Amino acid sequence: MDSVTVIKHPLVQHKLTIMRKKDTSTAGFRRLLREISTLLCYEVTRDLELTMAKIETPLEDIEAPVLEGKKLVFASILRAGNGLLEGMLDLVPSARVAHIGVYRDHETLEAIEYYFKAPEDIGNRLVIVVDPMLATGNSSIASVEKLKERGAKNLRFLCLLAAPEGIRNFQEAHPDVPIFTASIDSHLNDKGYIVPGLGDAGDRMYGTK
Ligand SMILES: O=P(O)(O)OC[C@H]1O[C@H](OP(=O)(O)OP(=O)(O)O)[C@H](O)[C@@H]1O
Ligand SMILES: O=c1cc[nH]c(=O)[nH]1
Ligand SMILES: [Mg+2]
Repeated sequence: MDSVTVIKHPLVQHKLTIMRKKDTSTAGFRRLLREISTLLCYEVTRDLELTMAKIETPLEDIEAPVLEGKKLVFASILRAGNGLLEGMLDLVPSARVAHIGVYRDHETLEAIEYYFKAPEDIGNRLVIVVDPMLATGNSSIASVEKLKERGAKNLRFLCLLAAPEGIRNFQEAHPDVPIFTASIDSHLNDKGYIVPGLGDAGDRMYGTK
């Protein structure tokens, strides 16, 4: 699993453990997801290029490094992706945003697409696709396909939990897209849920069933 980075920072792992607990409230889950997403964002953007800009400090003029935030697109796979998106935008407020509406059919586990909106020139930008869960991979594979159809060439996928099956499927479909995750869990159960996992991320974020 060459192009998979597991983010082992102790703060990430601690917060993830609390999110996994079945007794963690909806409000607590949402807050932790937002907090953890800032830490994950830090890792997934670690090697971004900086350019030099002229600035005036109170003492002198200098050339100092700046990030070109407008060159970034965060692509959220609805609904649960929005939980990661919020914290990432806290850190990179000038990033552009794409929304991809996809849900899993509970019987077939196929990805059903219902919405797509992305900035026009995504071909010139780094696109970081976010969704807390990589289970079978069907949702993220379909989302990345759609982004590539619209011209995206430089992509990364960021999730909180991944199943080994999903990683294999995703890598087979998109070997050019590196995966970042906080954990590779044990396996998928017969309903396609990640084990031990944390349940249904969207439902836990929004208090639905
Ligand atoms: O890898 P997969 O097997 O496709 O499963 C992962 C998908 O399942 C969840 O979304 P869900 O379908 O529950 O939609 P929601 O975010 O609207 O709740 C999750 O947020 C992923 O998008
Ligand atoms: O375990 C899983 C699998 C897919 N989607 C989720 O939200 N959780
Ligand atoms: Mg869901």
